[in-house]
Amino acid sequence: MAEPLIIVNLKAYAEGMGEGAGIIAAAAEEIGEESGVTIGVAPAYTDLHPIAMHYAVPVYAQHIDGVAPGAYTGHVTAEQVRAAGAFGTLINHSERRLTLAAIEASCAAARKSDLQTVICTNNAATTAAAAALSPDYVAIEPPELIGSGVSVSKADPGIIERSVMAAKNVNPGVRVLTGAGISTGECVRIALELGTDGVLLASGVVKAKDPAAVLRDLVSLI
Ligand SMILES: O=C(CO)COP(=O)(O)O
Repeated sequence: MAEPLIIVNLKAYAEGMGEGAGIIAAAAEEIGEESGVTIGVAPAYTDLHPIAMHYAVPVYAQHIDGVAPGAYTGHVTAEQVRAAGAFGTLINHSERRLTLAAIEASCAAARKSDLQTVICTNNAATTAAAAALSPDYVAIEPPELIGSGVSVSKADPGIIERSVMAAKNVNPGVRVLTGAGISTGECVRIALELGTDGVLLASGVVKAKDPAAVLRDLVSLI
């Protein structure tokens, strides 16, 4: 198995912007170094550059549009986030859904700019479709558990197993993350035991009083 990856999605949470993004990135850097686990962060666009400049963590955009540089007002291109210091990008997050054609275009644009690609999916069937696009990762997140505090590892381990199988059947080179309600080391351990390569989470870290303590717990059973 590849080294496990943890990505903390800061979404548009007030606690995860500006100074808050810095606090979480600093914790990700510290716990990442301490544990040897790669911990990335996906801040708002407005925080990409400062976070990438100041912290030794992989930084992900939360979305990119699959368009080349040009007359696209209000769009965000792979080139822009790469120039801002992003290492990778989420694509098709449940809160930023795209059509299949747009997912493919974003994925191709990301690849052209050397961005690591993480396509988010909502079930095993969409995981199979996403895997066919050969991203670096697919991330299965059942929408009903996102932000619920109820962990996918415990509430719906079957969807993780089915998604791992679906991804491997379609494209064995694609790694699989899972997310939704992940908040403890036990959730992470179960996710890894079910065949994933890591987790994607948000509220468990972003809304915590002590994000470093949560991250330390998350890596504690790996
Ligand atoms: O959407 C998610 C990560 O991208 C999951 O969110 P929560 O960890 O808050 O459930």
